[in-house]
Amino acid sequence: MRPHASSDGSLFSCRNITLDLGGRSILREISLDVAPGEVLGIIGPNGAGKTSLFEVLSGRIPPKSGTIHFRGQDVTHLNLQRRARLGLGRTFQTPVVPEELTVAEVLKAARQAYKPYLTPDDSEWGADLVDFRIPGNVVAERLDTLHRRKLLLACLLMRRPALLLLDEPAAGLINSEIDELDEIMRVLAKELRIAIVLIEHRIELLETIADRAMVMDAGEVVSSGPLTHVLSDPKVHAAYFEMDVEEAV
Ligand SMILES: Nc1ncnc2c1ncn2[C@@H]1O[C@H](COP(=O)(O)OP(=O)(O)OP(=O)(O)O)[C@@H](O)[C@H]1O
Repeated sequence: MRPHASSDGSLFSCRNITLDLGGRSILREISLDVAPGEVLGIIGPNGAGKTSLFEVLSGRIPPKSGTIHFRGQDVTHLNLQRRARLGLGRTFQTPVVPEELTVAEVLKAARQAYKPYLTPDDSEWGADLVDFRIPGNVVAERLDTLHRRKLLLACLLMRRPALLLLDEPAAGLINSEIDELDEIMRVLAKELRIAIVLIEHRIELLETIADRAMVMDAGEVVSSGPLTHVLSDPKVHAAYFEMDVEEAV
């Protein structure tokens, strides 16, 4: 599936997204854009609303107000499955795999998630992209965190997504594994032109791959732009670094 951008160059955008949960305002007037091949990093303290934003952008939770456009189409009222079919993929903070299935069964289930079914070549293509080399007869519960993440990415990639929403993909990985993941994301964005929106606390990872960053705090966008601009913004220091500097670096 080839990404196609709207006339303003963006592949995916949201405007003025608000969300209330449990009677509380969780997101307020969030807007963002991402172009094909672009990596947008989202940072912010715990509880800022980053994962809630992904819930809305992926179609798991409808916003209270605001609009979402993907590939030139208003998808605000499309559910998760419809957005997935259009080429939106999402990963979660915890890489949950079907523990009792073998690797081959997981890949087959992903191929057959909806019609038309994909071929084994498609799933091999996805697995190759993330360098997933575990034999098909291995039971998924035996996979470590890196390989769980790779397997789930392979399942998304076989559908040739145009946009990936990645929620802390480096969580639970050691440095050498993070470097490997970083390289995978670089290939996905810069060679395959997949747009990536990435929730990530590790500034050094964002420095290597993010084209732009957006900082959230208490449900709002505090700052956005090139990472260097964002990191030197006094509002960002007030909201984030002075509280969480140990976690952030
Ligand atoms: N289903 C829900 N009902 C009520 N409040 C919720 C619900 N889900 C999340 N929240 C609240 O929304 C706020 C934002 O949470 P969210 O998980 O989106 O933040 P986050 O920035 O992703 O945090 P973290 O970095 O810890 O993952 C928090 O105050 C959280 O308690």
